[in-house]
Amino acid sequence: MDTLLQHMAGQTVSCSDGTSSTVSNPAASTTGAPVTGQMVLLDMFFPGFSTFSAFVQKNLNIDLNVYIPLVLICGALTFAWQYFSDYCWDLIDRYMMSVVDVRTDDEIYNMLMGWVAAQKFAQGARRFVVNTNLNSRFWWLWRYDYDDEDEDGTEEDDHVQSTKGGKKALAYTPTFGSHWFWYKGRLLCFRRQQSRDMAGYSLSSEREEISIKCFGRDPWILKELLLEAREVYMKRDEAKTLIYRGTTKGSGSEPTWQRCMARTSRPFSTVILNEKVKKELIDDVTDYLNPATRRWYANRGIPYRRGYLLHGPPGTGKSSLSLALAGFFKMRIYIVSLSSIAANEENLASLFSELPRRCVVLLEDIDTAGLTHTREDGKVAAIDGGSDDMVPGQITAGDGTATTPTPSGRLSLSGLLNILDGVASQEGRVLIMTTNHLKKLDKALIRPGRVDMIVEFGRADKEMTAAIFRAIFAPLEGDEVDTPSDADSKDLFKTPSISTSPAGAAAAEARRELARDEATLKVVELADQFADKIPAHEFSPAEIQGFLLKHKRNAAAAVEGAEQWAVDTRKEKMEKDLREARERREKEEKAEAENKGTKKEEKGGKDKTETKKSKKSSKHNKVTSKKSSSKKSTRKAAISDADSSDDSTSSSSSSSSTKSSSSESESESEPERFKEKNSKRKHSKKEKTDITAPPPLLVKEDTIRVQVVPVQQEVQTIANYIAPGTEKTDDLAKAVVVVEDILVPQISVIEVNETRSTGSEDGKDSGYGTP
Ligand SMILES: Nc1ncnc2c1ncn2[C@@H]1O[C@H](COP(=O)(O)OP(=O)(O)OP(=O)(O)O)[C@@H](O)[C@H]1O
Repeated sequence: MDTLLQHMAGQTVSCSDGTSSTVSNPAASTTGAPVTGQMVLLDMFFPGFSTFSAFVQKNLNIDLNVYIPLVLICGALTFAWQYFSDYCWDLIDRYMMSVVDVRTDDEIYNMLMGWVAAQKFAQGARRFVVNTNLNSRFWWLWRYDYDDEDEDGTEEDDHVQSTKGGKKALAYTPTFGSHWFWYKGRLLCFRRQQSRDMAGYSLSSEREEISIKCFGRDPWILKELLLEAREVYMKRDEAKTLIYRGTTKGSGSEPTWQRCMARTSRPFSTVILNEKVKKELIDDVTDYLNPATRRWYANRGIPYRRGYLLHGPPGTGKSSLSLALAGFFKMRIYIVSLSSIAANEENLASLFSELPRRCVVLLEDIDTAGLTHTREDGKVAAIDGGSDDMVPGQITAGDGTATTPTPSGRLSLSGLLNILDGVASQEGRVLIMTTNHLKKLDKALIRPGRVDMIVEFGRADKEMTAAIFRAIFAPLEGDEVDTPSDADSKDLFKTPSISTSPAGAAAAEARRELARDEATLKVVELADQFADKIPAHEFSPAEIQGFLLKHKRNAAAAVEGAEQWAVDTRKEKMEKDLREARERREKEEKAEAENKGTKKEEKGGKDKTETKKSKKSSKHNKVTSKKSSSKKSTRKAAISDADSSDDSTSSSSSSSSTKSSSSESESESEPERFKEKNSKRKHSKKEKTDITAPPPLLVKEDTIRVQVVPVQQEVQTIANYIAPGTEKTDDLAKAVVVVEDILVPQISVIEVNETRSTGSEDGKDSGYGTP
């Protein structure tokens, strides 16, 4: 090759166009130095080498060609060394080192990375990865917001460069590659690399492989390190309640428990509930969690489970108590809302099988659609051929007798019961179920063994209201207390209240203590005044707390605004209820109209001659009066005809009455209809069985008109419409209405100051109220 190139250089080549040219080396022409074939080859691999070599030779008089073999030998040696060392490392790795691979889709990843970020080698790394969240990229291990603690930077996470003011903290971990560090006198290697296996289906941030190596065939040091990492991780959460939520991400993915938060444990004392009930609950759980109790259960073959049912209106503290309980016993809490779409039998079973042995499981909203029907209802439905009426999620018989198949993908009662105490269900957990409607629950769901204790939560009474007030305004440790004594003391000592001398500090502490006591006394006094202004059993603790939080820095202002707030809130709630009732009624009327349309079509040509609407209407009214033989059904018809929301389970008489009213409503406006009916009722006393007038007024007509509207509303809601304080007039009647049976509404006044039912002028009970 060398000779060939030398031979070619300087030769004349004939071209096709008749001209001739001489082959010469360009480098030679520029520098004038002879160019060897070796050079040409080297030029191919290292462009510009010949020029460089010629330059060196010209200026330094060194012929680089002499060193070329040397360079080649060095290259070969390096290559060989690399190969050899890789081979040796491979051997050492395989036979003389211990390695632990850390799964990135497991919680240990979060633990280890938290530990690594705190190590010197990570903080001093020249190439590193910066994170605001050290946790695994896998969604079920992802913890939003880095929990609720780190923002003030008071935690022990020195490695996390947190900044005050709600900014995200930064954490640094070594980048991809091997990083050597010393741990307990042993040299270890932290290795982080990108995984090629998962390239097709995961995000690049998810494609990680983490391992730690140590020399020696005994991996004890690695295990020790992992245990330490876990301990540090757990310690951070020691004073916290870890909250997990059952979740499925996207369709088709496996349900799993996702850690969603670690909240500072709520002290039990902050949940305002009857002290006796609270104590009973704590004693019961304490006894249950005692290892001796576990053995006791096992020896007797009784399933080791305990269930609690918390019921009451929204915002009365059910979830708060569950969280406080979990925090008190240092257990994790696993929450599933049965009203969520994903809460089907399969998902729930899968979630329950993943539960740890000792934990609190909170099943929220067990009064959810599919579980409100009783097992007996299910049977009746089957016998009546009522399967058509079953709604998605309707129960199947819990005793194993199939009624109608539960639509797939929805939770059935029997399914839930199986999950709660079937063979596969976990033992050792504390089950808490919450509901807003105890009466709707199937007895099978709350029988002893499934529910061992039922705790009722109610709207705030006077004592509770005062307690909420105290809880919010009473100064606690760490709170700043401004009192005149503070100012006095400053004058006295002529120094700021924070003194550096021990005597000064003690005096400042004593002053603070005194100020706190004074403030506490004042708060107790204000709490009583506040409680006097809030009507008992009308507002939930959450509502009261919401109002107080608006004045959290000014207790006196809260007391001052209490009355007005109560009036406004009541009005708001009333309007909301009325709006909802109206919407519901409209919806039902629409559905009924559609239904009617379908029926008409079915009747075909029969009704073609009867086209006039008025005739149809009178016919319906006749039917109504015939069917309305009982007083109760007449009342119901009247109420549902007025402004009430229709009861879907109403009898045929009621529905025909509703039909009549709906046909009327097509042509008349609501107030006109009410007026007309009112006058009808007044002038024809005998038409008692055909009352289609609006509900009666329970108070003097000239003071306030009270319409008892929604039959389906909760008792308390109805009572709110006419509760004392609705309007500040002296002659306002006080009344509480009790709806005893929502199918056949029977309203009776149980507390009346001055009441006159305008529905019955002859002094007899109109059927709506008892004066
Ligand atoms: N009995 C109570 N003691 C202390 N705080 C309460 C109480 N009831 C409600 N609260 C406060 O009201 C808010 C809502 O309470 P919580 O979520 O526990 O109510 P809930 O009964 O579970 O409501 P829902 O039925 O809607 O789930 C919380 O901030 C809580 O602090």
